[in-house]
Amino acid sequence: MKLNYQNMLNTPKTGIQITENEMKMQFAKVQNIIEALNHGEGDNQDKGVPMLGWQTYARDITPAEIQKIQDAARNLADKCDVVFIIGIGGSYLGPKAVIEAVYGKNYNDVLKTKLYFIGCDTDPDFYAHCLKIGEDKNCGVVVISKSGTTTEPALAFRFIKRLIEQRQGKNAKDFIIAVTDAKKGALRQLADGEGYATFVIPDNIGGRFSVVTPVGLAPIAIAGIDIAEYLSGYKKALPLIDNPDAEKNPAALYALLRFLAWQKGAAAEYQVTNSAFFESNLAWTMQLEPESEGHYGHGLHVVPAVFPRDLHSIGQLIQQGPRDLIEIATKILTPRADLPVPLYADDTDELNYIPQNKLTLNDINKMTIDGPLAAHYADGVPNMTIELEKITPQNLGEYHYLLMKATAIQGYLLGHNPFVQPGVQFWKDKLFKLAGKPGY
Ligand SMILES: O=P(O)(O)OC[C@H]1O[C@](O)(CO)[C@@H](O)[C@@H]1O
Repeated sequence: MKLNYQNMLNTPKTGIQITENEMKMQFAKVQNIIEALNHGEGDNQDKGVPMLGWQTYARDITPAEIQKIQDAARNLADKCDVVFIIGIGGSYLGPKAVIEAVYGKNYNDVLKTKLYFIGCDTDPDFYAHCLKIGEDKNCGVVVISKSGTTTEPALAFRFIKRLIEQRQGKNAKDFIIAVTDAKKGALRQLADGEGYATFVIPDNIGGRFSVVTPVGLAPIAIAGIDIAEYLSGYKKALPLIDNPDAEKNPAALYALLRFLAWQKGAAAEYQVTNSAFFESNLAWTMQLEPESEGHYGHGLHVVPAVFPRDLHSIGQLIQQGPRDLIEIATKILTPRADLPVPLYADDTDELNYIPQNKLTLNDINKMTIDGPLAAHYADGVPNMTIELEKITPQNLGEYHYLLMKATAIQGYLLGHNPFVQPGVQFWKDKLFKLAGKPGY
């Protein structure tokens, strides 16, 4: 994993301008922030609990706990044709990002036990579709909710629970895994009452930082992905990402450059990639960063984009629209399989220059990041690139820790606690009121 940030500096023309000197002037401050995070200091509490457990979870989880998750996952996958993963926000984006990065968006084409994410919307058509899929099949569910009272996943669980009960009768509980709080909350109460297998979301880890916990681990294990490998990548990143020397720490540089760009008027950040498999990781980032930094008028809008696809829709705006944006690209260097481009004698489409220049499809795919980023920079869009050698569970673990630490650093640079989300509660309350929930 490598961060290349030269294109964030000295942007030509009219774009956001950041100099190396401005960056260096902040290094001491960033160093203090990293030390504070490493030592559990600073404004980091949610309802009285310091929310920094994601920094140590991968290091502290025991082999026995990993095995327990793996065994429960295998057991459920083996006896089910379909497993529904229920969760919303941080309770589904992380596992979806890992599963899609490993198998692609059409993961069900390669998985024996089909996985469906439900509970992050309330569309009756989608529910009907899922219930139809589950009809006459052995279905299981992993229901993920720290609070247990989030409307969308709680609703979904009612429907899926009923579906499972109709087929399995009193054995239904053996097809249900709940991932929730250790002691509190409606789902914990239900799970204990009904005897579901459970895994704990630690008190000191919030939803958007929870991919490293059973929130992420249980579903990705059901998909057959090696969770020990994911955790080993996350752990491997700790010394690099916890390093207080800002200049040597990619998370520090990432956060600092985003912060400086925001200070200088950036309103939006395009999170881009050249990998169709990686797209859901951008969706994960789209919660992680805005939910952490969108306080007191702070923060950047995060716009996900897959290149080259989305260049053919939003490319004009990026190139010549308002100069209030930056781009952060995640470039995958080596695909699982590279393909030579077929040569045709007639060359009607004028593509023979590609194989004649000894370029493969992957060479072109890398250029669909490099070329457009250079063009955007020339027109005033600062950008930086995270290079991932390959998509592997290990590299995904590293990448997630980089982004989470950067998000925490960014919150402290902005001067607020990045681990709370009072604004989310505000609209949730409005919805409760509309629906006539008692007490609202
Ligand atoms: O796990 P819970 O309690 O259902 O919360 C789900 C999600 O809702 C949010 O509060 C808002 O999206 C997220 O922070 C969280 O990840």
